[in-house]
Amino acid sequence: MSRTALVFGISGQDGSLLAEQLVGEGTIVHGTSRNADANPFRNLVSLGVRDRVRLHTCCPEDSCAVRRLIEATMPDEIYNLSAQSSVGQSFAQPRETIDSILASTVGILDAIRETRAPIRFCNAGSGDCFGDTGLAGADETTPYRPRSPYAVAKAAAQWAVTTYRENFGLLAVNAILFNHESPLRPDRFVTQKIVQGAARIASGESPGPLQLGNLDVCRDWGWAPEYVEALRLVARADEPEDVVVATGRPATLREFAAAAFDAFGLDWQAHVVSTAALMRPSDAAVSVGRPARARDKLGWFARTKMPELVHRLAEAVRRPVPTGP
Ligand SMILES: C[C@H]1O[C@H](OP(=O)(O)OP(=O)(O)OC[C@H]2O[C@@H](n3cnc4c(=O)[nH]c(N)nc43)[C@H](O)[C@@H]2O)[C@@H](O)[C@@H](O)C1=O
Repeated sequence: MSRTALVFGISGQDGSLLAEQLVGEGTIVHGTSRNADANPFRNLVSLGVRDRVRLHTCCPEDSCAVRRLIEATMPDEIYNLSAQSSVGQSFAQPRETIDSILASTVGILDAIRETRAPIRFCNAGSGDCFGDTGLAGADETTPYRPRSPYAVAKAAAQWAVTTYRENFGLLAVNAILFNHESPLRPDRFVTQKIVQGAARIASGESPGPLQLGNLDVCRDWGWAPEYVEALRLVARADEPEDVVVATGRPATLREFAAAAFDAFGLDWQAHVVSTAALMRPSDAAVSVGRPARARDKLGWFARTKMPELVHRLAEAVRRPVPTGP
């Protein structure tokens, strides 16, 4: 019999890539959005799976509505990719960010608890919960030290998942995802802002310069389709436990910008300026993961690292290419 999955937040980068992979393996996919009738589901359309998933309107913080949807769809596994995902935006909307991320996660957890069904639940956590990891990196034993409203929300939501697992026996886990990129990212995230900015300057469409914030930050950037593979593995693992998903390789924003502009034949130093207006009130200097558990327990590791990641993003801007793993 086919497996059935229910994906909360199916319209974003990760939800759409996950839908593509689930459909590809023969899973029946149900997905939600807060207003499915008004949502164009552009990512699902661009991946060619819009007509192969069943879409529902559902606000995940409404656990009664979630419970009704679970009873109607009878999923084997549920993924939570809903709510606001921009750290930068969380400084402008702290309360909305904290409320929506925590309430949606708890809404789903509580609905699963009430149904008492042995449904696997994988929550998309964030490496941002660790704050500044230093170059040694963070793993599943590292304490959470959130430094943004987004990170506070993610840390709280991740603790909620752990609490429901430990106290109510739910098969609930966190995949603690570090930065993961693809052409489906909007340009409010820095990788797409840089790659698209470099392309526009190279084509003459923009005179430049490209304005960025802090160029000294160090991040652990991976290829999103591979992280979505990890979500499926984390959800289905024999032992339900939280798993850090990362490349384990730090790179500075300066290095990313240099590689991206180089991909368009440009010297980044001639086209990028750093402006205080784009710096965040607080920003982890280094955010890098230690993904040993993912490798040892799940056999997962990030195959695409810098500069291959930059190359793929630049190619996709030049001519759209499939985003598969
Ligand atoms: C793990 C975590 O990963 C992502 O969050 P993020 O790391 O904040 O991603 P970002 O691409 O917005 O920023 C990366 C870094 O780049 C710096 N930066 C400089 N100049 C600009 C700039 O102009 N724009 C932006 N957006 N960032 C800039 C910025 O200050 C930050 O240090 C999300 O997936 C999130 O959902 C998540 O969970």
